[in-house]
Amino acid sequence: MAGVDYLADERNKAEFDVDSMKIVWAGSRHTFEVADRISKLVANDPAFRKDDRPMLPRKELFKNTLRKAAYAWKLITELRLSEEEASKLRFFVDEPAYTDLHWGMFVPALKGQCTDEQQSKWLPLAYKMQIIGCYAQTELGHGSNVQGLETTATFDPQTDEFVIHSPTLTSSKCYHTVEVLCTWWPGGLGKVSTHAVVYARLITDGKDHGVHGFIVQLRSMEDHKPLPGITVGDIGMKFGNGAYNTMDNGVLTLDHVRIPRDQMMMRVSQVTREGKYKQSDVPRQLVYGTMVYVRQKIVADASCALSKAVCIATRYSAVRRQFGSQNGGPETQSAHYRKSYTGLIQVIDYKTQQNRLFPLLASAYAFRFVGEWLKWLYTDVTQRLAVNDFSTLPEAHACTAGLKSLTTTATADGIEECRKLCGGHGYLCTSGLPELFAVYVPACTYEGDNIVLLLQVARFLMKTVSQIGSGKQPVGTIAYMGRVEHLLKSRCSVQRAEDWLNPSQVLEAFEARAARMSVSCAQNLSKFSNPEEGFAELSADLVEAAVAHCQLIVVSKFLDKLQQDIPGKGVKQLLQAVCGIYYLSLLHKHQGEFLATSYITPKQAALASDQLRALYSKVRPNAIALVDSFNYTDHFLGSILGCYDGNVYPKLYEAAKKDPLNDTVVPDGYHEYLKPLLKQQLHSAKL
Ligand SMILES: CCCCC/C=C\C/C=C\C/C=C\C/C=C\C/C=C\CCCCC(=O)SCCNC(=O)CCNC(=O)[C@H](O)C(C)(C)COP(=O)(O)OP(=O)(O)OC[C@H]1O[C@@H](n2cnc3c(N)ncnc32)[C@H](O)[C@@H]1OP(=O)(O)O
Ligand SMILES: Cc1cc2nc3c(=O)[nH]c(=O)nc-3n(C[C@H](O)[C@H](O)[C@H](O)COP(=O)(O)OP(=O)(O)OC[C@H]3O[C@@H](n4cnc5c(N)ncnc54)[C@H](O)[C@@H]3O)c2cc1C
Repeated sequence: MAGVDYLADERNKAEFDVDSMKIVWAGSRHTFEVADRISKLVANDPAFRKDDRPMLPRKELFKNTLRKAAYAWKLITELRLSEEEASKLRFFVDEPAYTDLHWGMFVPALKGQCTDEQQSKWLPLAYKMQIIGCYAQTELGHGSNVQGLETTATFDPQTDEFVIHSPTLTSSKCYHTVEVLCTWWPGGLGKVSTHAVVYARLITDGKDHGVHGFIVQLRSMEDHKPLPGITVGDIGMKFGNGAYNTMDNGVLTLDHVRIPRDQMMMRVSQVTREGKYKQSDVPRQLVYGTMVYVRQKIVADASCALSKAVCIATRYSAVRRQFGSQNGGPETQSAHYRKSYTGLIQVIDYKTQQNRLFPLLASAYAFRFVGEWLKWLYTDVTQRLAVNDFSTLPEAHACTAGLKSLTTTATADGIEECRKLCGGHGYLCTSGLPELFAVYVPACTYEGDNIVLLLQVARFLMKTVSQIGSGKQPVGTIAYMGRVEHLLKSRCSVQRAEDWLNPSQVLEAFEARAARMSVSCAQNLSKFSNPEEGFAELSADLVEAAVAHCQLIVVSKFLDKLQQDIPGKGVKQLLQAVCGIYYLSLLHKHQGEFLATSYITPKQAALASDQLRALYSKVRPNAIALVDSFNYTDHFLGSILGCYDGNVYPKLYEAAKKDPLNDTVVPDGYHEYLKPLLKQQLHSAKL
């Protein structure tokens, strides 16, 4: 029946004020209002329809994305949307497009790595989208190892130009050859970008100065054809239907392409008219600054992707009933459920379902808050860099790299778990979960492979441990290393399950585990005469130490959030329970590490599990309200299983009827392939 809210009973159970929680989730009342308005604008505009995506052939899919991006830009200009509103529009349109790379990487690269003069030339063009750019760093043979890139930019003092060249090129006209060492992967490059920030080894006077960024025009502004010396195209279909195939990830070869000298991005270092290489007094690492920016954005996005999957799985788990009986009769599986419920059991009431789902719900909130904090850290480091204070750059790099790795791994795994939590129906495209997984999972690889990034964190940790006792006091997220002597000796004081609700106790447990794992790695490293050899040999342990450090950051930022004034009936109490689920489920999952480092005893680990179960019971009646607090429209969720009213089954049935295979009762191909087969069997049966 239209208009019935099948989840109304669930919503009535909520013990907190959902409207207040919506504001906590959004970050502020203002942000909530903007997001609410823009999400409705997108949801109510048929131009942004997306349910057909998994069915569309690639060319149609891509053209459709071009149409949506052009239409979005028209709205942005006609409605005079602010940057914040435009960014929300991109978010709620929910379709990867070349615009992500233009705004998310090309523009930030221009801002971070160009001189003021260069910015004043390029930024106005990019802001008006009179040029469209991408970030062309990765090559066919080199992604993680940025220092290993092989494209060259050789200065020609005769003409005051750089000659950009993809080496070991055996053919510049086709991709079939084996030894083409081209640029490979950049989004927006394949079919759209007019310009690219290309990373190449700078060569002046025969000397290699390492990797630098250059602005290269790729296509004619008249007819969009590649300029002379440039071969460019799409790299082909990627994982999943729809999903990331809306993006034109590209391949590029540059055959002695000439660009003017002032198209080297010269904030970090310069080449003079005479061909002299000069380094500014800013650190070379700023060449990597765009990656720091995007990693911070990716952390903020992780909570969105995970919360979407969790919202679908939570609503569906409340709708779906399995076992029990219509009247609570004898088929009911266990006495516990028979006592508690009449009728069929909602799968959300199974403790196993809660044990898989609620830690993901808690992670979505945890990632939201750590993402907010990381944005603050990034803003802070940017302000410092502007006045040549580079002191916090290593920490910003470690935090963005580590949290990007931690949150994207957990989110990709979490989306897949949500699919399984929805049983068979989770496997249908109309559940929204297959496409969400396919579109999200490359986040574990792009912007830095997650293991490679954790190894960067481990280097930072080992450096910090080696400096203990040198008088240099660790600060920020690594400040706990300053108390390492205490953390190595201390023992957990938990005696009752409720003691695990004490924030200072929890913080010390995560600090002690992280510190002990880092110190143990450092001790093992010191046994090697060659530190790099030791680092390679111990890299699996180092990655685990890095994860422990990153989890500590997330836990501590969630606990910090709870120290703030959080208005709204019951909101803070619920967030305390959610936070408890986050850290206790981590403690349970990694209890081997907490036990092996001897900070906790097996008895204390068991008490943590008792407390965790108690928190599941606290959160259960609030589960639907907690996911309603994300304030997602049905359009944004793109899932029949997660629809707001919970009216799942009729919608599944209607959607199945609309599948193109059901356009005819007898399928195409019957006459060619089925009828002869069936006839032949009939014939032989008669024999
Ligand atoms: C429709 C509406 C339209 C309107 C739209 C409006 C708005 C939209 C707005 C925005 C869009 C928002 C978001 C978009 C978000 C996402 C975009 C979408 C998808 C993303 C696509 C992904 C793109 C890419 O993948 S780009 C390629 C990324 N590549 C990598 O990440 C490579 C990984 N490798 C590395 O990072 C490095 O090479 C390394 C492994 C870290 C280096 O290792 P190593 O060789 O050991 O180190 P090196 O010698 O190079 O350096 C040593 C030294 O430097 C320090 N270091 C390293 N990296 C950094 C860094 N990034 N920052 C600071 N310091 C760094 C390192 O620690 C060492 O320091 P020390 O010597 O030890 O002190
Ligand atoms: C969807 C998508 C979009 C992308 N968009 C862009 C873009 O816009 N611009 C751009 O320039 N690039 C882009 N990329 C490329 C991306 O940044 C790289 O793929 C990424 O940095 C990983 O590098 P790689 O492919 O070389 O992986 P590899 O480094 O080859 O990784 C292969 C395996 O080796 C392991 N490994 C590698 N090095 C080490 C090490 N030192 N120690 C231990 N293990 C190691 C990794 O963990 C991984 O398991 C994109 C990639 C994807 C998938």
